[in-house]
Amino acid sequence: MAAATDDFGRKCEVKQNEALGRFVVAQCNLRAGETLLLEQPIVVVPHMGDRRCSKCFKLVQNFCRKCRLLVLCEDCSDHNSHNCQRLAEIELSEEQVKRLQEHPDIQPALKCLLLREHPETLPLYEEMTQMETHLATRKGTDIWKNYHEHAFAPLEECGVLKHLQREADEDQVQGLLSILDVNAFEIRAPEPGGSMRGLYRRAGLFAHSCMPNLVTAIDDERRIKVYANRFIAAGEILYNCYTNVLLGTEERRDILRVGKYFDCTCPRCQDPTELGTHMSSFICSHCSCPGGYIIRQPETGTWQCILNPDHTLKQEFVANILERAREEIFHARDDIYRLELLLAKLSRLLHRNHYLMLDLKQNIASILRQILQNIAHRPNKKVYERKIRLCQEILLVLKVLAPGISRMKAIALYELANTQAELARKQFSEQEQSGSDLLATLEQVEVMIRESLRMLLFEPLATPEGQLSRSMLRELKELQDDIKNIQESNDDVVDQ
Ligand SMILES: C[S@@+](CC[C@H](N)C(=O)[O-])C[C@H]1O[C@@H](n2cnc3c(N)ncnc32)[C@H](O)[C@@H]1O
Repeated sequence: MAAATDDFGRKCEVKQNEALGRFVVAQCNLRAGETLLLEQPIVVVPHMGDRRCSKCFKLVQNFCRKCRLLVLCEDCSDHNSHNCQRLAEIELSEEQVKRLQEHPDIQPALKCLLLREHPETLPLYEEMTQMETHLATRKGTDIWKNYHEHAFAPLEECGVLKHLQREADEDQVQGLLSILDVNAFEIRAPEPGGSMRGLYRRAGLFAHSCMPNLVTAIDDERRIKVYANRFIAAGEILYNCYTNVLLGTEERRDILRVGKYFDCTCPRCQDPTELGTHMSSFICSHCSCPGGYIIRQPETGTWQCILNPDHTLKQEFVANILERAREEIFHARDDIYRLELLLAKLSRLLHRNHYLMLDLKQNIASILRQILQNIAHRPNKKVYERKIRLCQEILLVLKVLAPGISRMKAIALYELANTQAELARKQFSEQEQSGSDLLATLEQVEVMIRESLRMLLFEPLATPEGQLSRSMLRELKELQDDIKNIQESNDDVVDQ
């Protein structure tokens, strides 16, 4: 059952209009970091194609001994509370059971159908007002055909739908799956790298903006926390971001159009320079002066140079370059030399902040982190300096795109601070830096770590970021002790 704090009731008001459907506004002024909602999901489902235990969500192959249709691991098999009673009552032949078991894609549909059986659970259909519009948009698309083949058809052919308490036709099964696609949040799975999806009754009401004023975080118990990322005045609309802020406008808008069925009109999407970051801009090969960037005009869709509108690029050329670049990035992953070469090559075509350049920079920075963590590599000064520069470049963009509290920004800042501290210590121990230089750097690092912690401390404790913030608190204490010791020894040198 959905359980939520009543912060939501006191601080938020649900409204409705033509453009957004239902959306949420602030009922009172909200402080940066203020919690608006803590909520458990009403349903958690695996991604299509995954088989996850219905109770503990580990990836497994076993089925419940009772209903034989829901996936259930050995450890959870003694529990009897996973809503399978209805399914167990349906008489199915061995062949039908086998056929259904071969279709891992039916798991999300089954879990949603079972949820509808419970009178005390909110009726999903009535809650999700926009389902009809989304269904009409989906009919006949590849998503519809795919769900028909892999979810609806097997359930229908084996007679499961007819035997449910509330019989379901194709529109209803497709409707439930569309509710999941449009409203669900990605949840980290128990094993590293995996994910599943969860539906939250209230958290799903927030509208989207590519410049959100909210942060959402889901902890190990799958509870969502929603908090303000900046001061929000009473009456402002509350926005979550449904996509990755580090994507270009076309890519974000495509994801929203295809997956969420709307055209985003937020200030960032309206601005072809993406708030001056140029995350989608090309370099104009005709203009020799700095600032000759080719941007996409939102009204016409044409690619024109800012300095000289006669300098243009064809949409086809742009699409080709980007597709080739994406492929090359994919093939170069994990190979730092290839990634650096690619970055140099693309820097002749794309703005340094282009989202693909940022993707490359993030990839390189993460390989450099592994190199620096391994003492056996004995990295030289240049490795530290490269990582510092990359972190600074990524941070510059994040400061514009995510001006308030941001997990991504906090982590980038921490990475930068850590690398600067390590480099300064190394240079000091190799006598390339004086004690006062080391002190000055560590004092700057302390400011950065405090700033990073200021953002990360709002994360729930039972998340990797929450844990990181706790270990950062310890590191900060050690850093402060270090600074004190160096100050004292510097004072001793001055006294002598
Ligand atoms: C997670 S739901 C939000 C709740 C939804 N408005 C409702 O009434 O149930 C996402 C849907 O809300 C609408 N929506 C959210 N943000 C929007 C935006 N910025 N512009 C237009 N529609 C938006 C779209 O229909 C989208 O598919």
